[in-house]
Amino acid sequence: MGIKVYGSPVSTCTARVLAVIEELGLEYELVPVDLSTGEHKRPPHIERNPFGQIPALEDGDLVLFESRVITRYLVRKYGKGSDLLKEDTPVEAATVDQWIEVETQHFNGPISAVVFQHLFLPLFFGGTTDEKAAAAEAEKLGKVLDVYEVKLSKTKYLAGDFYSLADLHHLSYGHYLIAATPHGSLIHSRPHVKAWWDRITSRPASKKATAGLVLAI
Ligand SMILES: N[C@@H](CCC(=O)N[C@@H](CSO)C(=O)NCC(=O)O)C(=O)O
Repeated sequence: MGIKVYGSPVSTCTARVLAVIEELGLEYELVPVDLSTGEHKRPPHIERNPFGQIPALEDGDLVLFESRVITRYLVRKYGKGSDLLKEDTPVEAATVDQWIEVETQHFNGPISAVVFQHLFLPLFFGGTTDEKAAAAEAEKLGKVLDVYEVKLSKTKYLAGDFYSLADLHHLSYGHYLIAATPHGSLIHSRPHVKAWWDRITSRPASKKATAGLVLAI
């Protein structure tokens, strides 16, 4: 029994896992979980992820949730020695960990709030975008990307001159920021961030993994 990903191709956190699967060229089955019916909040899915969210991964007897944990597991299990985590060299591994943490702690909050306001709120909750709230989050995201701009003026990727999970974790929300909100200029207006963004999104695995991110209002 091979790898199963429980989620949805339109979901950012599912696409984050699919990007690693595509980078590693793994066989997998995407098992749809229908958020619109609340399937993710009921058994059997709630047993896979007690927080009632997608994605979850099944690999043999292992069941995992949290997309950024799943990505690291897949690299450790199927991508030994790959640059995606650089775990053979503690210093480079620490730099990858540092920028993975930056994405989780500094980037994910504001960008997910902007995407929520402009895409998920109107699309799934019938709400109206609070432009002021979205602009405030966009400003926060801009300050984070100012830090990225300096870093990416020194190295081609966030952890160094190699593509790693630290870069890959940004793909799905960055895609919706550009495709589904008026704030894509946060990425495109910063030259080194834009060059980095073009580099990481031009990878075949990135294209395959984000192809399903088709939500729009
Ligand atoms: N930290 C977790 C977040 C999962 C998540 O928010 N999943 C969303 C879909 S992804 O946009 C989800 O399941 N939303 C429905 C809900 O929260 O009820 C991870 O990285 O896996």
